[in-house]
Amino acid sequence: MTGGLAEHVKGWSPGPVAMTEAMPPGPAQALAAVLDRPQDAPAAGDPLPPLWHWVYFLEWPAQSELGDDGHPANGHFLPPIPDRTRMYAGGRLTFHAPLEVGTPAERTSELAGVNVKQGRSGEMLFVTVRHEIRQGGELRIVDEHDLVYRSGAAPVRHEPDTGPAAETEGPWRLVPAADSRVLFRFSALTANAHRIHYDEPYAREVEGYPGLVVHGPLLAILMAELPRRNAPGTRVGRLAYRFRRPVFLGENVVVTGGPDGALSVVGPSGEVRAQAEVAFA
Ligand SMILES: CC(C)(COP(=O)(O)OP(=O)(O)OC[C@H]1O[C@@H](n2cnc3c(N)ncnc32)[C@H](O)[C@@H]1OP(=O)(O)O)[C@@H](O)C(=O)NCCC(=O)NCCSC(=O)C[C@](C)(O)C(=O)O
Repeated sequence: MTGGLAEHVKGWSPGPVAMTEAMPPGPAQALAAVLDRPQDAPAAGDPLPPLWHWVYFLEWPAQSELGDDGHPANGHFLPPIPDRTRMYAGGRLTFHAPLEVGTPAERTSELAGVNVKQGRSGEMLFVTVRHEIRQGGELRIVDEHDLVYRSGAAPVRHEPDTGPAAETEGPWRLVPAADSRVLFRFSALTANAHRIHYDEPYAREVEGYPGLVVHGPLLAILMAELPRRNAPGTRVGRLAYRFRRPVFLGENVVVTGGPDGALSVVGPSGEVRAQAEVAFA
């Protein structure tokens, strides 16, 4: 590692942590409602759709533990860098078998990588956290998250694209309604107090965005909705995703893809904002 950020994380090596979760149907049913598919809500005993475990294993730190951005000031896997701002960059999952709703699960989490890189907006710190989720002692999901952190630096100035939703060629197409009500309900459902998703003056004035930012996990879940809705009977074995440019509230994005497993979120001008590769089991 090189540069200033490397100095701040020298010797930073948080140990693994474990968490248990009862996996009640409620959070999955609430996510089905937020996706406007209440008819898809799984019941106890049903398999949980890919990525829906992101509404489980939630942490609710005391209010006094939150930093200015809404994340815990000293969270276990949050790097100790000054004026920390965070974006979700991407991740990879292997689904050995679906989780079952209503059966207790255990998650172990560990730091899997810390790398300083140079991006268009200057120095960035990539932190990868690896989660393994088990039910009945059996490994079901390996889930790696890449988070990117900056220190104080203003991000690239993004301009929202206010055009209509793009035409797309892929056979699968979903035009999500990512309005402020969806952002609010998704933040609540994932216990995510990150202010870029609901506090517009903060998003503009402190983090330099032109508006509220759509959650990365929501974009990934929407991409995973395409095979779930259009290819019933298939099972996702692996899924890798990257968030390339933020999606801002009010932008008309389209989620598109096809049976080859190439999925994306495209903006009004057709540029890729997020993409995913799915391999079916
Ligand atoms: C990620 C950003 C900052 C990179 O920034 P950039 O565009 O300046 O980077 P770049 O110039 O494209 O690439 C620089 C280096 O970074 C690497 N790189 C670049 N991207 C990735 C990636 N995804 N995963 C791994 N590596 C990546 C890339 O390969 C390259 O490495 P190299 O020098 O070794 O070749 C930029 O692409 C961006 O802003 N993307 C959109 C992020 C976004 O909108 N995320 C969702 C909203 S944030 C959120 O939901 C948060 C939440 C839920 O509240 C929460 O706190 O957990």
